[in-house]
Amino acid sequence: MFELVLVAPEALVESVSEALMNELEALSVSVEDADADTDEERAIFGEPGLPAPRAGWQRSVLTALFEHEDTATEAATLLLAQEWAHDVHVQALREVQPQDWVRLTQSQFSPVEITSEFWIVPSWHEPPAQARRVIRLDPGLAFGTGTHPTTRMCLRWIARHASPQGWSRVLDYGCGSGILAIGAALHGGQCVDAVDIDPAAVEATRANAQANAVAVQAGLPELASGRYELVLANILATPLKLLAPLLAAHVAPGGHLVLAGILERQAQELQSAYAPWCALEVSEREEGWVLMTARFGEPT
Ligand SMILES: C[S@@+](CC[C@H](N)C(=O)[O-])C[C@H]1O[C@@H](n2cnc3c(N)ncnc32)[C@H](O)[C@@H]1O
Repeated sequence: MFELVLVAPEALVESVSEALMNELEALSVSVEDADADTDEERAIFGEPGLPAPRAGWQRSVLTALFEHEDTATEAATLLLAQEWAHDVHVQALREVQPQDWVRLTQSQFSPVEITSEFWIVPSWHEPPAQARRVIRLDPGLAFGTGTHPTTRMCLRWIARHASPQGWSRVLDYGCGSGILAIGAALHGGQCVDAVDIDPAAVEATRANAQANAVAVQAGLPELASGRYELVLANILATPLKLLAPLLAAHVAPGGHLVLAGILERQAQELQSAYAPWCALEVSEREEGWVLMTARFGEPT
């Protein structure tokens, strides 16, 4: 295999990708930020409720894969001969050494320790000997493999607050892979509901719950109904603020609200947004993220 590496400005990325795939016999094209890890790097991911982000990077590196060297060379020559492509530059044309891609991908995901007894373990690994509770989870389309600090802090909270009587009803709001719902079910959650606006996350949650042999009801947000002893939501600060009345209304008297996806500097804003219902406190910090929790008042 040979790869042709090109640098193109934002406006030409789509046309160059299409020409490579549709007319120049590329087998695949990947696009990365040409300015990644430099002073020129600009974030393009926005949060709901904020202005829409830019559609692409200022300059992109396009890596096109070809079966033969002469097809790659010809593609470069034909592309650079186009008038519209005058801002496109060839960075490299090189042979790609054969790789065991499955093994390479798998090697990037190892078991994740939540507590010494609670682990997230990919299907191709044996659980560590000391693991008493294990979530079996492989990387997929939905967010939540246990490698992100926000997910780990929620899971640690679940493990530390599990009690013999368990939680009668648990809600995982923004479930992604379903990892928090599964973690709660493994720690005594009896009726666990998991909801997400993304249908792919709902599907992933159903499949992951089944693979872990736990009962989780997954669906779109309308599935959430009534009060829960434990409400977990690992989303982002802006949607968490917008969702404050809805999430607070789902917490039963005496129940717990556990929120993540919040940066340290956003903690105060979240406290204010939830002040009408509860006193949110930072209960853990990791890599600039905070876990915020509150216990709702008991009925009088
Ligand atoms: C950061 S992921 C968290 C996944 C998982 N719960 C975890 O802790 O790893 C956030 C999830 O929330 C979902 N989400 C975002 N906004 C939402 C909303 N308004 N209502 C429900 N789900 C939402 C996203 O689709 C995504 O799957």
